[in-house]
Amino acid sequence: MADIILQARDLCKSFSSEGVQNHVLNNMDLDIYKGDFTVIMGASGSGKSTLLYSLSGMDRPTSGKVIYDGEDITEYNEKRMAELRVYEFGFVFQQIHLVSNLSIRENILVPGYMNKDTRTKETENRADELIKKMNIESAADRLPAQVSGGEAQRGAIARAVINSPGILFADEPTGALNRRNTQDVLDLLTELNVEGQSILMVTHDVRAAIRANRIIYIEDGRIIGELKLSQYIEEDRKSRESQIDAWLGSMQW
Ligand SMILES: Nc1ncnc2c1ncn2[C@@H]1O[C@H](COP(=O)(O)OP(=O)(O)OP(=O)(O)O)[C@@H](O)[C@H]1O
Repeated sequence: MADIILQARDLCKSFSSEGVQNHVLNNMDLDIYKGDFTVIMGASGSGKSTLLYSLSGMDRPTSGKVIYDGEDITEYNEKRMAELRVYEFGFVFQQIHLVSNLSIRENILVPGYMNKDTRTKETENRADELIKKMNIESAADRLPAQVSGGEAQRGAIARAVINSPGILFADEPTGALNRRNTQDVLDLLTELNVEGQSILMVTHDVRAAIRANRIIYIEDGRIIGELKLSQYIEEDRKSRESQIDAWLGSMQW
């Protein structure tokens, strides 16, 4: 059994608006395993992004624990939480957040330069390696506005993994991409996972979910189902799609 890398215990998140409480996450217990490609699925509004943000320290839960590396990160102060997000966690979103007046290469380098544990030369070598792996050599010295959406997202993934994060969190990373770019980004995520990168991804797209070896299904902020899969290989694409479609059907998807 793989090691647990992240745990949620009795996790609750509520939002209040005009005196009305919206209980989005309800007493959730969840273990995420090291090296897994875990996907969270569920209907719109079921709490997928809220769960991802609560687990990754992007937002604070209302109550409950989130344990990473043996520590309850919900007890961290803002400074420690910010450090965790830069050095230990990587993030990729549907909307690509790159600094507009920095080149793709510079965007990738910034969190690497912030990391006091790595030397400048080491960071620059790793950035070059990632630029090659992401196949964005010709885009690397251009500004985000001068590259395609797919190139920008691959740059954002390189930036997210420059500090070799314990977990890469991805919220609908292919949601704004066309079919070709979606495949490229998913291939990269799969490659990173095969190399050992733990990934936790929210998606409603079965083509993205087939890359996972574990899918968690949530409804009204509760886990109601889980599907375990073997490591993704291209030859299994069709059969995995059918398997996940059938499973999602059983979840009333
Ligand atoms: N900052 C916020 N303030 C108030 N309510 C919020 C906030 N963020 C999320 N919610 C509410 O929490 C619920 C779950 O939202 P969330 O974005 O987690 O769902 P989701 O499953 O990711 O949905 P989608 O698939 O549509 O992105 C929704 O009812 C949403 O309106």
